Amino acid sequence: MSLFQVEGLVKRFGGLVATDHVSLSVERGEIHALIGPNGAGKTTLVNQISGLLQPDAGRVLLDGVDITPLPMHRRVAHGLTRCFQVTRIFPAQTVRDNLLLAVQAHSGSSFRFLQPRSQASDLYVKAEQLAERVGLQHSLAETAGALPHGAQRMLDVALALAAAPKLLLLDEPMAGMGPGESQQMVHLIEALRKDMAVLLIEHDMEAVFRLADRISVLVYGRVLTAGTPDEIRNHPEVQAVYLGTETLETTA
Ligand SMILES: Nc1ncnc2c1ncn2[C@@H]1O[C@H](COP(=O)(O)OP(=O)(O)OP(=O)(O)O)[C@@H](O)[C@H]1O
Repeated sequence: MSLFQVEGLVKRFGGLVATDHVSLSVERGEIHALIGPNGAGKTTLVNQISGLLQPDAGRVLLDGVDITPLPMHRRVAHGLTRCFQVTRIFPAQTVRDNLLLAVQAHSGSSFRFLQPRSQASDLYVKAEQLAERVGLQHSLAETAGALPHGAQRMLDVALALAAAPKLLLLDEPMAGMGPGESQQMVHLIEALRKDMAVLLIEHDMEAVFRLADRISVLVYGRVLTAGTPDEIRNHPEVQAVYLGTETLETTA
């Protein structure tokens, strides 16, 4: 059984069918990319997967559990966490405090005045481990809002990792990044594979073709095709869709 399945999802906005009977699956340890030209319906689909939007028909299953009726926070508890295009960090807080808040939120404890010291130090250790995982171990005392854009996106990923997701939804993680920052994000996503599956929505084709095990191509709300990077690169219909809009040329 696949870790994650979308079955026959439909979403209409008036007369427009933004998601038209979409089905896809993500396996354990897989990096699955969702690509498609502007307006193809990627955001609408991801909003239904994360629980921001309710579909008109179809189901979303995680680990065999039908999570379609669940609100976003309950999906997080089931193991599905999303990083947004816009970061959700607390800009006035330090990196450490951002991470502590995230770790604490998922630990079931709270920062009470008389909290046992061992419990509090455990949260600090977890926060520091997360910082190290995304390369921010030397920025723990810095104000999050003062970090460069790329580092803020890394922090956002670390906040998502605090929930220990089974499936991480990354919504354009490279958006607004310079080449160096994109490289760091690619390395980070590659390293996540051993602990979780990733559903990646990204316009940076070089990153997509480098990272993805499989790619689903969305066009006019439908899955045109799904396959390995090589299959997608050589697919005549995919090439036709992208010709004149975005290019599928990659260094891979
Ligand atoms: N709330 C809404 N009400 C009406 N139409 C909508 C709404 N949200 C999206 N749409 C329409 O649904 C279609 C799919 O939009 P969506 O934003 O999901 O595409 P996308 O693939 O994410 O595009 P982009 O890559 O530009 O972000 C578009 O035609 C869009 O205009």
